[in-house]
Amino acid sequence: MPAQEAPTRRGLLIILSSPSGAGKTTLARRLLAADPQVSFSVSATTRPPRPGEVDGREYHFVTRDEFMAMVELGDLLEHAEVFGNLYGSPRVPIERSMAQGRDTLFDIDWQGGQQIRNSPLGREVVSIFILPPSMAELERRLKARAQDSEEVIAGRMGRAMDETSHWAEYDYVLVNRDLDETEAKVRHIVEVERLRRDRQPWLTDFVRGLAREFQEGVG
Ligand SMILES: Nc1nc2c(ncn2[C@@H]2O[C@H](COP(=O)(O)OP(=O)(O)O)[C@@H](O)[C@H]2O)c(=O)[nH]1
Ligand SMILES: Nc1ncnc2c1ncn2[C@@H]1O[C@H](COP(=O)(O)OP(=O)(O)O)[C@@H](O)[C@H]1O
Repeated sequence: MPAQEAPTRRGLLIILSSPSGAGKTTLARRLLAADPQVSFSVSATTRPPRPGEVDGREYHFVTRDEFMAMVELGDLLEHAEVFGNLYGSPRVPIERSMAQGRDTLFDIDWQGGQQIRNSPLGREVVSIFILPPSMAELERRLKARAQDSEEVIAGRMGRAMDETSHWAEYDYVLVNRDLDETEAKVRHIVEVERLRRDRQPWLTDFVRGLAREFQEGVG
């Protein structure tokens, strides 16, 4: 799209939340791989990187002081403390992406979801909550991921019902049994939400054009 052209639609802010281990990171990766119109909002966090995580790709890994400076400068669209670490969504890449009519995907908790929903950008939010098929399966997935200590896993299980208690604040709720099925559902949601009338501002001119054509005697 040439830079001078207005975007053809409003970009979505797609929020994925779930108790830790239910599969939102996996689903986010799949959506990003499948859909070039979606960019990932890389959060800033004070949590240490896990094996395989790359600074600037999964997260911007920052110190507490750096994080607090971002908060004070208003650089974060939302921020929250989760499992004793600070997490927040940098504002500039989100605004840039929206200005281009691109969608932004957030892997954030319910507190972040609430803040964005209640912000001036709330109209563009599409929120999806991912539930595990059972608590036993949630624990199995956390262990299978094999990236956290027993203690960290116990902490995440302890917080699972806290996060889950916010399920009804979301537009869509999916039980992540089969990964392929859940991914397909996430993609359908995104496709359909793009078609909402208020997300396609170009339609007004388009219909005016149809009316002109009609008045000029076609049909
Ligand atoms: N509010 C908020 N939550 C975030 C942000 N980034 C990540 N989170 C949430 O913080 C929680 C912990 O994330 P993480 O440490 O990566 O572990 P995970 O639960 O296995 O994905 C998850 O619920 C994430 O969705 C953010 O920028 N803002
Ligand atoms: N539907 C599923 N069936 C089986 N395993 C899954 C499913 N979805 C995700 N997983 C696995 O569960 C673990 C936790 O998933 P992850 O995406 O890291 O969760 P979250 O980001 O919600 O903490 C990963 O090892 C992932 O491969």
